[in-house]
Amino acid sequence: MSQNAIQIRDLIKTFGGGRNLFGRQASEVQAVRGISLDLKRGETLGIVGESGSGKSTLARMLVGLEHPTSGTMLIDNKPWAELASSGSRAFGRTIQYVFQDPVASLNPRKTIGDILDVPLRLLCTYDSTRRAIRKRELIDAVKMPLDTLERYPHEFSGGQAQRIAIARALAAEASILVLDEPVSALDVSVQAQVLLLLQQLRDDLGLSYLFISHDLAIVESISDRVAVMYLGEVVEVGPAAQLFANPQHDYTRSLIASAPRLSATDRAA
Ligand SMILES: Nc1ncnc2c1ncn2[C@@H]1O[C@H](COP(=O)(O)OP(=O)(O)OP(=O)(O)O)[C@@H](O)[C@H]1O
Repeated sequence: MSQNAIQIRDLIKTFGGGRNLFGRQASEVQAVRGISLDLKRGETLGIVGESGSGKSTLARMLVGLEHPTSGTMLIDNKPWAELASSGSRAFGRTIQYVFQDPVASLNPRKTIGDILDVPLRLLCTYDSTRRAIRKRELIDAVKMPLDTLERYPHEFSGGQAQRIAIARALAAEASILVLDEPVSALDVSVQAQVLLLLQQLRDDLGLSYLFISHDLAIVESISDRVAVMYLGEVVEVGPAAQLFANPQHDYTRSLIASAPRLSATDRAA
């Protein structure tokens, strides 16, 4: 079995290029331009890069929400095309996506118990007794009280809602999580608690994370390795501490220079 949770080779995604309503050729956007990247088992790989560099397009392809134009992906040793042809259940049991805005990602009209019930029913096809046990385990794993299951999303703070969204992502026992700006919408004081929870879950459950963020300080603190994306390409990848201390690519240098908390003067302080 490969040591890689994800293996990406020569991945390209082009949007547009077809004919528009008036028969004119629409312009093409190459959102991802030939990426090759590995996420090792048990690793957190940070993905940084400015808005529009292709981070979310990459993430959406990995979880099956977008089709690649060309290239190959192995997710938990399974070819992407095989997962895609088996439908969303195959993706959902292998890789899960955690979104930036936790409250918006939870259905406001359902209790947390009902929200957690969905993946357990549809992805795992567990009976009701097993679902009830699993829901309690999940709520406990994200360190929320058991009565959470009877309550509604609006009753929770952003940090609590993100814990619930993480519990939902873990429901079907996928071992790979794509975390797309998972703490960006949270207060700074809450961010650290959620990051600590993510690290504990990763170590306890042997998860692998692809962690997308604009915040270089957060990425440096949580990642084993970091990949820097620029205009749809990975321009630099390396161990987090090394990459931030000794960036090789001009774009990485300018990204670090524009992030006040990571500038050289702060590091020296
Ligand atoms: N569905 C789409 N149709 C057309 N173009 C798209 C689509 N999705 C993304 N793009 C374009 O692809 C490029 C990469 O976008 P993407 O959202 O992946 O970047 P990003 O790095 O995630 O940015 P952000 O940090 O703002 O989310 C951008 O130029 C964007 O406009």
